[in-house]
Amino acid sequence: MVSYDQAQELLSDLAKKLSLQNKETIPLAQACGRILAEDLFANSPRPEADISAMDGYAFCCADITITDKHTGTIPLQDYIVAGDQPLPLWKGTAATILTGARLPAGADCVIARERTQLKDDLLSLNLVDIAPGKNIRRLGEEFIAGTHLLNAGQKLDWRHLVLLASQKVQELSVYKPLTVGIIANGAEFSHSAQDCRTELNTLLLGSMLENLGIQTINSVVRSDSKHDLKKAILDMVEQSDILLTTGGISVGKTDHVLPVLKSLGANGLFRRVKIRPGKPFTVMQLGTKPVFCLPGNTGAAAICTQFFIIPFLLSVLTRKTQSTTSDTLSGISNFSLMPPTDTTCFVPVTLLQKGNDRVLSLVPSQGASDILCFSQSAGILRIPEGHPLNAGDWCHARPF
Ligand SMILES: Nc1nc2c(c(=O)[nH]1)N[C@H]1C(S)=C(S)[C@@H](COP(=O)(O)OP(=O)(O)OC[C@H]3O[C@@H](n4cnc5c(N)ncnc54)[C@H](O)[C@@H]3O)O[C@H]1N2
Ligand code: MOO
Repeated sequence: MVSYDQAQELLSDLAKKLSLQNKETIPLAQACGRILAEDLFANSPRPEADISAMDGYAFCCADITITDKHTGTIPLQDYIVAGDQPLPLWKGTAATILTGARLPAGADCVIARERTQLKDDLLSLNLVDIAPGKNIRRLGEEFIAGTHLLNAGQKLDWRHLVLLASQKVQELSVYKPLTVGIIANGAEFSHSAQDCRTELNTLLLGSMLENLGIQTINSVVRSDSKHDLKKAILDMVEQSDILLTTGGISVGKTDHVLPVLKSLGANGLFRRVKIRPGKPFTVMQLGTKPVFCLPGNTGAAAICTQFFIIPFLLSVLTRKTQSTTSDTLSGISNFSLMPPTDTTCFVPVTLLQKGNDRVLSLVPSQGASDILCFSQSAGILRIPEGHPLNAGDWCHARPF
C-alpha cells in the first residue's frame, strides 16, 4: 500500500516514460480540442504593416497648414480602404482612410473623421488632435516575426486557432488521440440477475475522458466469470493505449480483476493507496500498457479518476506535469474533519458566498458509493494525511 504522494510520484514517472503518442498532420479547421505536437513561431509580424486604427484621414503632421493658434487645414486627395496597397501620399495632401487599411507611405498620423470638418475637399482640424503616430497600429506592435506563439503540448481552442490562422497556418502537427479501453464487470449487471443493477461507471469514466478529447471504448462483463473477464481484457488491450477497469478488485470471491491481470503477465506499479474513498485503487502494467484498476463503488471511482487518472492522462497528452487540474475553489471551511492516521481523505464540497467570505461546506451523504453529492457540490476537497481540517481553515478544493 502506498501513500497519496507516493502514488502520484509513481504515476508521474510512468507518464514520463510512456511514449504512446504518434503525430499526424491535420487541417487547422479540424484542430479544435487536439494537442499541438510542435512549438510554433510567428512567420509574419502583426500587424503586418502600419495600419489605421480609425475611420478618418491620414497625413503627415508637418504638411498641415497652420491657420491660427489652434487649427490647421490640409487638402484631401486619395481614398484608402482595408485591402488596398496604397500609393504614397501626394505631397502636402491627406487621404481618406478606413479602419484596418494600410497607411500610405508619407503619412505619420490619422485623425478620426468626427474630429474634423470637410469643406470642398479641404480638411480642417484642431492641432491638439494631431501628433506623429496618433491612431496608427504600428507594424509588429503586437508581435514580430519569429515570436514564440505556442508550445508543443498545448490543447488547442479558439484562442490558438485564430492566432495560427492570422499566420496563414493551414495544417499543423498534432498528437493522435489516445484510446482508453474501459471495462466494468459484475454479475449484478446481467439482465437476468435476480437483483439486476444499472451499470454506471463506463458512462462516468467515458464522459470524464471524452471531455479531455480522449477516445474511449467500453466493455461490460456482465458475469463473475474469470474466463469472460480475461477475454474482455485481451480484446481491449488490442484496441487501446491505456486500460481502465472498474469493480472486482477487492477481496471478495468474485473479485477477479487483479488475479486475471497477473495471470496475463501484468506487473504491479502499486497495490492500494492510503486514501478514502478509493483505497483499493491499483495500477498495473500489461506489457507497456498501463492498466488502472478502479474500485467499483461509483463515488470512489469518480474521485480516483479526478485525482489520479485525469492528471496522468493530461501529462501523457501534453508531455508535462499538469497544473491545469489545480485546486482553485478557495474559501474558509465551515467544518472540521480529522482523517484517520496515514489516510488522505476526499470530500465533495459546496462553495457559497456568505457576507464577505467564501465558505466551503460539506454536502450530505458522501459515502464511497454515493453519487447525489457530486451534483450537489462544486468540487472535491482533499485533506492530506496528517493535516486535519479545522473549521475556519482557508482551503482549496478542486472544481469538477
Ligand atoms: N473485506 C473487505 N471488503 C471490502 C474492502 C476491504 O478492504 N475488505 N474494501 C471496500 C472498498 S473501500 C471498496 S471501494 C470496495 C471495492 O470493491 P470492488 O472494486 O471489488 O468493487 P465491487 O465489489 O465489484 O463493487 C462494489 C460496489 O460497486 C458497485 N459497482 C461495481 N461496478 C460498478 C459499475 N460499473 N457501475 C455501478 N456500480 C458498480 C457494485 O455493484 C457494488 O455495489 O470493496 C469494499 N469491500
Ligand atoms: O474506498 Mo472504497 O473506495 O471506500 O468504497
